[in-house]
Amino acid sequence: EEKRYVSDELNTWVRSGPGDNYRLVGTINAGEEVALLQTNSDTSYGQIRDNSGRTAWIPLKELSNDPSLRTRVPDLENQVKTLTDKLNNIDATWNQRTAEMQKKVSQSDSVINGLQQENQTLKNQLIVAQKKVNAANLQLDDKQRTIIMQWFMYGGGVLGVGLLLGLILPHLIPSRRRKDRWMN
Ligand SMILES: Cc1cc(=O)oc2cc(OS(=O)(=O)O)ccc12
Repeated sequence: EEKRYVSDELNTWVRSGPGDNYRLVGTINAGEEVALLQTNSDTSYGQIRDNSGRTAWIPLKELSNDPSLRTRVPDLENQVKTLTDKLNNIDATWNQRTAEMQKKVSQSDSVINGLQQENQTLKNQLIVAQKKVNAANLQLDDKQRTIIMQWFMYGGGVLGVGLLLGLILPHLIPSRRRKDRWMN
């Protein structure tokens, strides 16, 4: 056998007055929009007006505050379609942005690696340069000490020669004038 489904195209009878005893004047389709004009609380009937402007009475339990699923489903289907489109769009955008970000990150990574290597190289060069400066300073100190020593010895030599000339030579070369002065 084949499967079939009971149609949800249901109809409701409408009557000429607010009660089960008033005559049936027609049928109205499930889901159709009507205006509720007044209600009879004794019989729980409501007076309605359809889109053609005709008025009749219907049991209040046949009326719903919400549109029927038959009219809501197309709206819901449209919403699902719109949301699906948006979601696909967002997904594509997301994938694109993620790819861009990954690309940028990898680019930054290589830049960072380059900078780190350069930094290490510069540090090594700095260490070498500092050692060279220290060695040069030490050599300079040594040279200065040597120069000072040389001047000191030179000065000592000058002093010695001066002493020789001043103290010893007068004794080796006697002068009469000096003796004359001594006697005076
Ligand atoms: C289907 C339907 C809906 C409604 O709200 O009022 C009616 C009133 C009718 O009687 S008439 O006004 O005498 O034609 C017949 C049919 C309807």
